[in-house]
Amino acid sequence: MTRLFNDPTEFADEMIDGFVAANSNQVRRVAGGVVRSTRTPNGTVALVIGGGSGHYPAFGGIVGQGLAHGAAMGNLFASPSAQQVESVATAANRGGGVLLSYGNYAGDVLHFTQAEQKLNAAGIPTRTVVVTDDISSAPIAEKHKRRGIAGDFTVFKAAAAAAEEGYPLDEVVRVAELANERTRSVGVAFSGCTLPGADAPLFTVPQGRMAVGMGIHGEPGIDETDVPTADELARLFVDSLLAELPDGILSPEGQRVGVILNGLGSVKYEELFVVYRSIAALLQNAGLEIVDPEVGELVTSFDMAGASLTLFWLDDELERFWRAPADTPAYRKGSVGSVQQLDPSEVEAAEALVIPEADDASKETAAVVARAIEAIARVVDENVDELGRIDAVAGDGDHGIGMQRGARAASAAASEALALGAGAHTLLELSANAWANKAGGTSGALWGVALSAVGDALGDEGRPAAESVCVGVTAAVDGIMSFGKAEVGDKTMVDALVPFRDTLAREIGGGAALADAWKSAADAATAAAAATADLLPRMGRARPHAEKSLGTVDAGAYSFGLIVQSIAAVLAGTIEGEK
Ligand SMILES: Nc1ncnc2c1ncn2[C@@H]1O[C@H](COP(=O)(O)OP(=O)(O)O)[C@@H](O)[C@H]1O
Ligand SMILES: O=C(COP(=O)(O)O)[C@@H](O)CO
Repeated sequence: MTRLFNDPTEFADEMIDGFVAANSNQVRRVAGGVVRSTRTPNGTVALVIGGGSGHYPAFGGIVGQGLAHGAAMGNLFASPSAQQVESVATAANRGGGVLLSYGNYAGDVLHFTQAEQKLNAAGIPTRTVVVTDDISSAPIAEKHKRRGIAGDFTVFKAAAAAAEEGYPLDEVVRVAELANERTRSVGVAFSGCTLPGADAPLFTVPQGRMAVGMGIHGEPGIDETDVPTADELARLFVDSLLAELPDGILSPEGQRVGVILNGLGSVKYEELFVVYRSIAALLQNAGLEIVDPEVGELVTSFDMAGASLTLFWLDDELERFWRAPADTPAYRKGSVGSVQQLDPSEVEAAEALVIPEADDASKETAAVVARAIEAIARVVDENVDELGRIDAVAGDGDHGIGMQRGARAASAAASEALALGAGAHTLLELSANAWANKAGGTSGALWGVALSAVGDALGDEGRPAAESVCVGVTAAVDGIMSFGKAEVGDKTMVDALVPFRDTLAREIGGGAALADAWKSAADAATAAAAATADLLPRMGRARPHAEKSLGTVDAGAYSFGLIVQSIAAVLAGTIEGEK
């Protein structure tokens, strides 16, 4: 239960403000997250990490000398946006290129990948290593599908120490990939967590039971047992991890391992030490030599009760990096030597908003678009709880709040752009950025792509014909499908998007007026969204919960249906005051 908060929607931002105020000798705030406030030699590779908030000290808490150069910090349990990642990476860059590293979650992958492309296009060489250490989340043959949990820390630590030693980008990437190959974690949970302002936990574990393999956002585990003794839990952890040795290691005998016993939020340090007592003995009995173990909280899940064990199988080089010093708000080790603070005058100023020229016809179109986006924000507000409920059946329950953050931000950006005289293209582009930026998550990235594609088709000059709207919608669907890689039938928003696009194109091709064509297309989307109840998910967070989701519609398809219906009402002029 989170007790102390103001406006729940401001929680993540206010948390970052306080975190920076408390640690200004190590970090400073930039748009999208934090970077070091201490000097890093020019030419050093910058390690930029990130993810949703709610996992402290991941991710901002481990920015500082010897660890990350910057962290993109998203909303609670939602990935940061591509814009946030790009902004943090640009601020962190010291001319040696950037390594982006984060846990393997769909929203993070979409946003960080988009940021990587933009950074490379802007002349900042950027590479990515995604952490996949959770052995319960997929079989070893599909290691690339595994989630990242406390093993984030070993990969970040190794990559950062390599960068600190002056390794070039390719070599830092090699070290991070090797560290990921040699990191394995297993976790358990005893209870769920409750986000600020929520009146019920995001997920639960039955009283007296333990979910084995449950993820850090409540992703389902592989087994459920009675809560064991501390020694029994230690045995389960060690047996699970020793059953899967990394490639090239034939037996634990004589191997050296870094060890993390990680608390997930509300398990006490004292309990962890009792468990660690047995873990240490079991690992030593198996012939392993433990190097610099960590017992404490490195990747948490708000107030979730649970723990995980991570083994980091060392070679000489990885051991050097694992042992290297670090000085960050949440993690200190050894001595990093003398550190110089950055002069505040070196901190770059934010860029002012520049609105390109637009003609009157496009400004009038922009006004209609702004009304449509306002209607989107309204319909999402009205359905926020229902969207969360649907998403919680098989996803992580945050679709309502994510869509609300995105749609509200897009609507505010649209009003501001309109007041500054923006045309339709510029207004949609600014709204798209605001949506993706504030919402984070998978759907935030996809809605950002969609609005931006429609904006490109409308332009900043002239009144667009119905055909241009159709071109924009087609580009939006293509953009979402090529970005998210989902096909019809995967049980995602694509199942509603495709019939929407096809109906719109058919009706407009047949000479229908835009408002009528849009309404027919919206009806097709609503029907298709309802039909997703019969499908099994093959993408996103819902994939591992496939069978649970039968009988429930896909959250993203359902919200798409609501949204296009609300726009149909605007186009038909049926919204109050528009007749
Ligand atoms: N690869 C994808 N392509 C298209 N839509 C997707 C994809 N993955 C997930 N979605 C959509 O996103 C919705 C979930 O959005 P949201 O809850 O905001 O994101 P997250 O799962 O990252 O928290 C799903 O219901 C689905 O419609
Ligand atoms: O939940 C997180 C990101 O995943 P989404 O796919 O955006 O929901 C985050 O907490 C981990 O970075």
